[in-house]
Amino acid sequence: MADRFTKMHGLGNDFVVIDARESAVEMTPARAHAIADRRHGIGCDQLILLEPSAKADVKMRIFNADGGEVEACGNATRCVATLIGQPAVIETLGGMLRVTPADGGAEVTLGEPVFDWERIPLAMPMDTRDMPVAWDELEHGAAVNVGNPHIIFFVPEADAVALADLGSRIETDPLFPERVNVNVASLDGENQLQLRVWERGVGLTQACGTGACATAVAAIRAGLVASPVTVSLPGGDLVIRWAEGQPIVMSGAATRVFDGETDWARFG
Ligand SMILES: N[C@@H](CCC[C@H](N)C(=O)O)C(=O)O
Repeated sequence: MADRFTKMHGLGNDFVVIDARESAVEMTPARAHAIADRRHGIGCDQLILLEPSAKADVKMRIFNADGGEVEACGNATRCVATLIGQPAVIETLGGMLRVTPADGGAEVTLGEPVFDWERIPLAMPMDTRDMPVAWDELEHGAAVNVGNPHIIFFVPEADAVALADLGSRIETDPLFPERVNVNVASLDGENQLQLRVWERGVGLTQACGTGACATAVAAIRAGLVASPVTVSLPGGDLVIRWAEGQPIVMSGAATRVFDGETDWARFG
């Protein structure tokens, strides 16, 4: 019998979604990496595996293109919300997410952001609002965990940053024992941010939902913007709402591209 999958994207951040709720699919880091390969596999930034959950409507497992299993993916959560088609709770390694499908996309309520250095996690104590760090022109980052770890740099022009080089250096810096997603953002009008993201385990992507959430939170904490914040990524816009002590709410588009069939055994 053919194995089925759905190709989806959220603002160009693309996914192979496998619905394994009825019939289990064995996923290993090596297999996820092979499926994500853009030349020899199907190709995606993240592989998403839906499984039954004892605590929520569905469990969503997330594998980066390098095969590593991670805690959170904002854009994929909106995609899964549209597949479910009704308000639901999704279990992830990063926590329980409440989703509501909306016109052409979905609204996702993530947990409250975490700022403690141990829970980012960082390798040493540090003020996560204004970190005394520097990698070339990227200085004074802010760190936020929104289910997964992010560092954010506010720069005059996000487009001018050599993010392919700096992102890979920062992602693997020993300061981040679990590696990190790297965000560079600039102010782009009132309550508007331009954002580019180097994703842990992937590289440069068209959009990162959790990156937009972490960046909006860091910008609100720094007094640069007020909620709601529009975050413009290369693939499109997200709207993020957050207030101190509250969960983060993200709204944006989600697109089903095509349904496909294959044989998972081809991928190891
Ligand atoms: N594309 C995602 C984030 C996916 C996981 C991330 N690369 C990590 O390793 O934490 C999003 O939309 O949030």
